[in-house]
Parts: sequence; structure tokens; C-alpha cells
Amino acid sequence: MPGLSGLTRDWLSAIGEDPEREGLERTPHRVAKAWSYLTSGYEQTLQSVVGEGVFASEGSEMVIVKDIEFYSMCEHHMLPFYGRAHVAYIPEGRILGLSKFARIVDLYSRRLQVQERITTQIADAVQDLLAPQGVAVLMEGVHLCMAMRGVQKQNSSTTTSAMRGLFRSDARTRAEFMSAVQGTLRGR
Ligand SMILES: Nc1nc2c(ncn2[C@@H]2O[C@H](COP(=O)(O)OP(=O)(O)OP(=O)(O)O)[C@@H](O)[C@H]2O)c(=O)[nH]1
Ligand SMILES: [Zn+2]
Repeated sequence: MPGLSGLTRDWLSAIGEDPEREGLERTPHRVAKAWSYLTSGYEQTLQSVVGEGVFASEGSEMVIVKDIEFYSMCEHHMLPFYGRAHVAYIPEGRILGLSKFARIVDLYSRRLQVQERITTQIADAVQDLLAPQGVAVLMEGVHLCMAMRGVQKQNSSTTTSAMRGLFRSDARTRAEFMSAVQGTLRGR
């Protein structure tokens, strides 16, 4: 990432480090490379990650992809937050290759984010791709800006959800999804 290694050198100086000392010599280069990966979602589009992954299909039963790990960086502090995402939908003529759900989660996580926005972006993406009868996304995240600084709450986690179609209008459908993903949430 051009420019980022120079900025990292300045950053090291600003925190009182010596960017020339042996252990830090290659750090600006490593940081630039790491950040290029951590923010690679900016370079991608929904179309580029899904490719030919949408298929015609008759089925109309709920599909749930659980426990998709995500790693993101909060836009307020540029510190990591990470956890699990669960994505469900009820097809209406079209289905999506299962791996694509994880690719969609990564597409939106590898940016500066807030958890709420990732959650709704995933739901909107599935909605746009499949026009299904419903979409549900539940995410649980641990925010290091709340754990290692600030309020310093190491055990708190944040759950966000986005419900579309039947998951929003029908309590039984929503309950079926929630009971399927329950127990996979951290320590509960
Ligand atoms: N809604 C939401 N808030 C987030 C997320 N990640 C971090 N935050 C919060 O963003 C807020 C920024 O608040 P500010 O008061 O501007 O910043 P701050 O003084 O560093 O806040 P503290 O963390 O309370 O010390 C904090 O409350 C963070 O906990 C997220 O994904 N969603
Ligand atoms: Zn933060």
C-alpha cells in the first residue's frame, strides 16, 4: 500500500519509538502489507466475490450458515473487533453457493466498520443477489476498543441483527433461526 509504510515510520516516531532500531526496521513494510489485507474489502465488489455462485433451485426451506468467523477494524479507533456471523435465508427460486456467504462476510468485514453496518450490508447483499422470501443475519463481536482501552470490559460482547422478509414479519420463522444459532454464541 503506497504511502502507508512511510506513515508507519512517522507513527513509530510519534509514539516515541526509534523506527531505525533493529526490531522495527521492517515493521513499516509489514504494517503496510497487513493493512492492505485487512482493508482488502475496499478493492472487491459483491459481484467479484460471488462470481457464478448463484444457482436456480426449487427448494424453499430455510438455509442457515452458522459460525462464520469475521475480523474487522472499528472505524472509531481502528482497533480490531471480531466474532461470528450467522446467515440464513429462505430461497425463492435461487440459491447461493455456501462458500459465498463467508466471502460476503469477509467483503464487508475487511474495511473500517461498525458492526451494525456489516450486519445490514450482508443482509442487503443476500437480498439483492437472491430476492429470497427472507434473510436473517446475526453477528456477535468482541471489540478490542472496549476491552484493552476505554471502558475496559474484557467479557462483553455485542450482538447485532438484520431481518428481512419472513424473518421480520413471521415470529415463528425468526424463532426457528434464533434457536438454531443459539448455543453457538460465545460461552452461552
Ligand atoms: N455502535 C457501535 N459503536 C462502536 C462500534 N465499535 C466501536 N464503537 C463505539 O464507538 C464509540 C465512540 O465514542 P467516542 O466517545 O466518540 O470515543 P471515545 O472517547 O474513544 O469512547 P470510549 O470508547 O467510550 O472511550 C464508543 O462508544 C465505542 O464503543 C460498533 O461497531 N458499533
Ligand atoms: Zn472502537
